[in-house]
Amino acid sequence: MFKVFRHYSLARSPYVSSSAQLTSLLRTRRSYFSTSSIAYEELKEISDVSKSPMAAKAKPEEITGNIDLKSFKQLSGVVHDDLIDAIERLKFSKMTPVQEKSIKPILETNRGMVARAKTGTGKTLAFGIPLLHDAIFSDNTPKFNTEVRALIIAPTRDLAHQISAELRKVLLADNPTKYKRSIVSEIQTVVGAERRDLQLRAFQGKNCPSIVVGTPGRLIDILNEPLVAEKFGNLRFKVLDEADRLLDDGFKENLLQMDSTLKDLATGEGFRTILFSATIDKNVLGFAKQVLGNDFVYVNTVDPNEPETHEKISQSLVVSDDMFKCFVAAVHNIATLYMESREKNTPFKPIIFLPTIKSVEFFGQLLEHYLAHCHDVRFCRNSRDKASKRLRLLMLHGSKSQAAREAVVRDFKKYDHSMLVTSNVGARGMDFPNVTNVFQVNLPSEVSDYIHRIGRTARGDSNHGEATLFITEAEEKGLRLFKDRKIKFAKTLTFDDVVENPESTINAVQEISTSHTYGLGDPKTQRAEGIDNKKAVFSTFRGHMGYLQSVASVYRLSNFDLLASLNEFYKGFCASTKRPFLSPESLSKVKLNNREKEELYESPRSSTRSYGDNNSGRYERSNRFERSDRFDKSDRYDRSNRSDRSDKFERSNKFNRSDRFEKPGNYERSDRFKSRDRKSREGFDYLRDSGSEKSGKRNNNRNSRNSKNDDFDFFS
Ligand SMILES: Nc1ncnc2c1ncn2[C@@H]1O[C@H](COP(=O)(O)OP(=O)(O)OP(=O)(O)O)[C@@H](O)[C@H]1O
Repeated sequence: MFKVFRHYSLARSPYVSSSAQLTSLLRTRRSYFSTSSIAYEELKEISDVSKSPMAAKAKPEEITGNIDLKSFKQLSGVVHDDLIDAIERLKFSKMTPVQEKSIKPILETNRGMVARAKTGTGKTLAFGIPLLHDAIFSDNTPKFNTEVRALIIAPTRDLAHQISAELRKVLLADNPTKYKRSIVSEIQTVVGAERRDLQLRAFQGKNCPSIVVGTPGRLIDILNEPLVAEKFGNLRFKVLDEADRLLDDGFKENLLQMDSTLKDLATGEGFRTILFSATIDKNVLGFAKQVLGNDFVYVNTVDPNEPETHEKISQSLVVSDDMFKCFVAAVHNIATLYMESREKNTPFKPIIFLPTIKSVEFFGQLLEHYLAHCHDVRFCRNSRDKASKRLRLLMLHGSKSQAAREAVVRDFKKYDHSMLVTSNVGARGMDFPNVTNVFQVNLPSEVSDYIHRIGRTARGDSNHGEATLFITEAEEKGLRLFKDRKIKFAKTLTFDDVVENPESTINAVQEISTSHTYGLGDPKTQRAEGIDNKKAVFSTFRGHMGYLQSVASVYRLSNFDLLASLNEFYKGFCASTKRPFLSPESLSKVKLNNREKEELYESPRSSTRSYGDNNSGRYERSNRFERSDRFDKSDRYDRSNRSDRSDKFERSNKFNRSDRFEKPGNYERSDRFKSRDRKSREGFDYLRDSGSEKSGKRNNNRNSRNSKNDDFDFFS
């Protein structure tokens, strides 16, 4: 039988009668344990937080000190023994540092918490175990659940599903014979792009999940339903996973609003807020101050003298002259490593990050054709074909349907003989087993993204991972922000170091990108109109224009240098010496002066002869215009998918969601707004306000926000 409070009979709410008592109790206990350097730094950081103006009155007590717990067994008396047994059945014998330092304070104090620990160190169970204990295992848990006791908020749908699955795994380990449906109904996932009516049914009548995991948009939406809202009256914990991402500019207000809605709904003691991430910034601490009133525990397992990246990951940098070579170096390097791994029979399971949705598609298809064309690699294209030993090349991004996204995540988790090409949507929290390498093409939209992306390798018990960043010379100066975060590259290579035979490699790539056999664009359009890769090259180029201009403002880089380097992407993949053509509208939105624009782009004013790579005059010009219209159509297709989402939000009137859609978004998302603005035919809406310095500034902010939020599902 479960015996609570064996060690902490004085504990308050429900285990400690006062936090002061608990502190003194812990101090006494701590004196019996040696203090590690991490513990020392951690205490120092706590006092740093308390000294900061933001947390001037904060009294983060020494609760997060070195309570030297090692095995889960040592949680006995705090956490239900059945739960401990279940965790041990999952073969987790020892706690990770963040679990060691968070589980007890979450259960034993009545204060909120901010916790920071490196990627892949078990943060999910660090908050999951206390929540499972309180909501399902503790003696206080009602036998028939009628109320939601814990709410977990995640930035992406995929992450929300993953958290639910991890918690259900623990429940299943506790009771393998339990009817699967009842385990699923204990933990309800509430995310956008899935049937709302089914999600609401989980709260109908006597039904009620103990733990709800979701993305903010749909959570806010269903909280407007009285039927759901009343079940949140006795909420005890609210967790923000990947808190810094959730609290990015523009979203904080909505989460604060959700917080106040939940506080209004509270009928009992109220709930505690817990914030977790590998990267804690001033946004998170500011939010903590606002909702927790300066009184929170700060757990930090990252030594301030060390980089935030995991020491188990060896990091390399490849700098190429321009964007074309940058892509070629990445494709060639990944293909070479894959072929080596096949020869030596060693594992190779990479994730490749690209900045925009269009570039994910482009790079994924280019890599696939390169492997097929140059190395005769055969692919498994049917996700139901379980027996196939062929390589699975999977693509994940925000404009795939939710079902397709789930299938990709499932397959990449399941099959080690696979590669994943993804946008930022796969960057945070996703726990794919056995990932050996992380490749990133171009600077990420912020340094934290770099830290989270490379954290997809060397997770949990895994001892080593490789991370490679491919950038252009124009991006190189941005690395000073990496240096500020103590990020060090073990190796810095050039295009020539990575590509042994540049000429034949470039020829092979151009053979693919200019061919009528290997399609790089939307397969549906290609089926209907024949393969014309220039469209795919141009639309990837266009998406990158937006991205690079936002990167320029985040890293303070030269727009001209970045866009000049991007021109080489267009020329290289079209095997042409001509500059790309931009319509006057598009040109007016590029943040360059007229001379620079003339230098980089063809336009009706600068030339009546050549449009893109052709010299055939008027016909080509109109052709170009037509093409850009066609691009617009395909973007409209993207938009219509998304407008579905916004329709869903219209249902709720409490939060003005449609407004909020202006805030997040990515480069693809910005396309959505085109229908409202017929003038911006070519999709450079992210530059809408350029002009006066003031509006330019506003723009920069918006761009950096857009870039940060590339591909996340906050409000869906
Ligand atoms: N005590 C433990 N011992 C060994 N492995 C563990 C332990 N706790 C969790 N894990 C495993 O470690 C892996 C990473 O855990 P998790 O996804 O929670 O990391 P995280 O810290 O949340 O990472 P991220 O910052 O990327 O979100 C998972 O596969 C998880 O099952």
